[in-house]
Amino acid sequence: MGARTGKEYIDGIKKRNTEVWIHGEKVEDVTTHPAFKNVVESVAGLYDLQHEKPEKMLYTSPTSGKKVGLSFIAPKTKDDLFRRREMHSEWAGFSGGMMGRSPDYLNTSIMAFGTASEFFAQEGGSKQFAKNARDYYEYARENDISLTHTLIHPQVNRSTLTQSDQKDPTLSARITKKTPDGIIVNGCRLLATLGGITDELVVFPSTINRTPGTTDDPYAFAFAIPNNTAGLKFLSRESFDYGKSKWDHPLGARFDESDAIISFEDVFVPWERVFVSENTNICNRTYAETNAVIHMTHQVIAKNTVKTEFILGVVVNMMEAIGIDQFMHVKEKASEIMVILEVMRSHLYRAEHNAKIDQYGNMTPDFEPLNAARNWYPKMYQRMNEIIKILGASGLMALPTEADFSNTDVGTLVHRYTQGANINGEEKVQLFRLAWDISISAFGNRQALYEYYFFGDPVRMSNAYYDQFDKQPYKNMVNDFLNRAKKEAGILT
Ligand SMILES: Cc1cc2nc3c(=O)[nH]c(=O)nc-3n(C[C@H](O)[C@H](O)[C@H](O)COP(=O)(O)OP(=O)(O)OC[C@H]3O[C@@H](n4cnc5c(N)ncnc54)[C@H](O)[C@@H]3O)c2cc1C
Repeated sequence: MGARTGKEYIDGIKKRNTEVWIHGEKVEDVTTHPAFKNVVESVAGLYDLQHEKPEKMLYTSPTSGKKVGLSFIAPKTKDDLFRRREMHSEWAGFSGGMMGRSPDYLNTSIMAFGTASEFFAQEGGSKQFAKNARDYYEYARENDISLTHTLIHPQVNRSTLTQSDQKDPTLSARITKKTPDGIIVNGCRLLATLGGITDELVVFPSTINRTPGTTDDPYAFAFAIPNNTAGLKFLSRESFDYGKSKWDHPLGARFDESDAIISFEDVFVPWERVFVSENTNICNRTYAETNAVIHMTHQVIAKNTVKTEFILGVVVNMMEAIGIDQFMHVKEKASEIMVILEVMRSHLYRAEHNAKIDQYGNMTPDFEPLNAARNWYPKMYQRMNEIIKILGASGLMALPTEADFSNTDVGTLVHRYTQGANINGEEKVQLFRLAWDISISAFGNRQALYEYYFFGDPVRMSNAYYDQFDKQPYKNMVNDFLNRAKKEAGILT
């Protein structure tokens, strides 16, 4: 098949007829349901973009010779990495970075698993699992399969990481039976963004390490299944697309990706779709040792660089719109965003230019700058939202709707009363509605939470970052300095 168009993506998910629940009802067709149809159209727009800019978005499949999505590329050169980043940036630009789980994110991980497939053969794994990872990469790439994923266990009692110690040990998704043909899975996993509007679900190992060889092994697995697999339900949160006009809700009415709890009821996963089975040891190491985390972070930092560009554009337009662009504290705040942008670009640049071929033959970005950026950006995102609110002030609430502007009684009034320094009322409200949808609306607040928890709990991430950071050279540097001073003072013998 090769790279799909938007229509092919929509036809694909329509045909799957995944079991999705929202607002207490079973969804008949996600492609027409009010909670999903706009975001489905947006995802379709991404797929169309592949064909509008094929030189930027596609490459030639090494096996079929067909044109396939560039986010699937197994990079062999730095140029491949630059091209992949440009592809990520192009997709991110489509939504101003507001579609956090555009399919390119998971495509990079499927590539990493597939090209590092021997990883899945070791220590309790099998040659079959390694083949499955390779085959799945090929299948996803050649058919441009859209994916959602689920990593974490239900948030019942976090005082223990052990699922078998929970008050209801049958709650978290776990392998309940193995048959000659596959595994049976029962229970629950969180939290699938884009859940219900993709072709397939990838159930990855949780990123939180557990002790191998414990009673938690049944909870430790990785597999991929079609969304319409029998027994699989997507339980979606309330939609933040309120069916309002796209003018009134410029982001929420286009890009609300939805988040779903996943329910497994006797879900059968054939062995050819299993990558890890009852193996905590492999699960703990999968992301790091296949280098999937590096390729995924490359996409995320490229996407978040674009998101920062978009927010900067909103902020400087707002400043000019209400004539505050000459004030010192205002410029100081906008320059904070400029600095965030330049720092993000520098992290990307260093990661790509210091890239090296890894043990699997992939040109792999330098993880140090990407790791620093993924630990830093979740906090910076909150600050950028705060800046929008500080600078926007009442303009973020004095927001008549599209209907008010076209109303014959009050239209001229709202037009006059909402005008800005350099733009008319309608233009100013349109701009400030965008700022509101980034920073204040339910959509905007979900974005903030999303960025904060993107790679997991930032507190535990920062602790892991601290622990793995090579601190010795800096301790040595200071000790050398102190020793020199001691010597000069005649204290050192
Ligand atoms: C909008 C959104 C979209 C998401 N999309 C996806 C997705 O597509 N796929 C997916 O798999 N996941 C997704 N997630 C889940 C995301 O990975 C988790 O939110 C993240 O890993 C944090 O886990 P948690 O939510 O269970 O928080 P918890 O682990 O429950 O943490 C809650 C609080 O308790 C503290 N805490 C808990 N346990 C400990 C501990 N042992 N030590 C110290 N502090 C602790 C944390 O610091 C935090 O402040 C999404 C989350 C959000 C908010």
